[in-house]
Amino acid sequence: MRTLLEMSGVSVSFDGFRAINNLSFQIAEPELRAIIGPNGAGKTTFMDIITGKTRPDSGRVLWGEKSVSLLKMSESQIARAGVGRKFQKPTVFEAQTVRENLALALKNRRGPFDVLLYRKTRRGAARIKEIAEEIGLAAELPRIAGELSHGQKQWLEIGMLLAQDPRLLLVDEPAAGMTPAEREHTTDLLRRAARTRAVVVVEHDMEFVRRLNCKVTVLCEGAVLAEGSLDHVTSNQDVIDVYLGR
Ligand SMILES: Nc1ncnc2c1ncn2[C@@H]1O[C@H](COP(=O)(O)OP(=O)(O)OP(=O)(O)O)[C@@H](O)[C@H]1O
Repeated sequence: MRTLLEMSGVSVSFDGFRAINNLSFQIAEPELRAIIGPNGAGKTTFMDIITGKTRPDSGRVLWGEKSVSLLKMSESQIARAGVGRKFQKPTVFEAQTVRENLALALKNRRGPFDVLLYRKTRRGAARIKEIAEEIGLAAELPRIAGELSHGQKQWLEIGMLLAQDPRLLLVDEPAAGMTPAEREHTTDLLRRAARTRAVVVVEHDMEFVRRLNCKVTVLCEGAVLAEGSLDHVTSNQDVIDVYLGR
């Protein structure tokens, strides 16, 4: 495992309020990491910094084996370098079928690519089937995406991101609004996806985080409060105090 992303000494203020405070963070490739923390801890801002949406006031964000600075890159350059982001609300093309959604995602794949190659060749069809199997939607390929359940739409969107072959996948609260069975499927899916890439999951649901069975980073007031296994961080007195609001 080698480091894929390294953030050090990153700070950002909004109108004088320090949302991220001298934050340092590293993730390897492959790795699955959960990020937890109370409301306003800076989780969204942390992801915004990685994707280039928010520019920090100070600090470094280095990427890949050549340690290039993400801070010098635009949002689209960062996406092309291999950072994919799944927002909370699914944004699939509702009027298109599951297959068409995945084909569109392959079409927008990062890197030099012939669109028609993927749509029309056996290789393209095989890749769509492979992703559909990975996300558990192989039987739903001909269905209109708008008819899928909330959980299935979330998986489809994850599949669309996987089609773009990200090296780092950022996932924001995937368990929200899901049934227990859907949550279980989602943990399996994320764990599988993290076998070959870095996956960061921001999640409030502790049972979900427990099932991810990975290293956990606790953010609080824009900095890392604790890091380690879920049992390790939840037995940390500072973490207990923060969660109980003391
Ligand atoms: N664009 C902005 N302008 C002003 N303040 C902001 C902005 N973005 C975030 N903040 C503030 O920075 C702090 C961190 O916000 P952030 O959304 O990153 O936290 P979070 O951990 O994602 O919270 P939640 O769990 O509630 O989503 C909050 O106090 C928030 O109000």
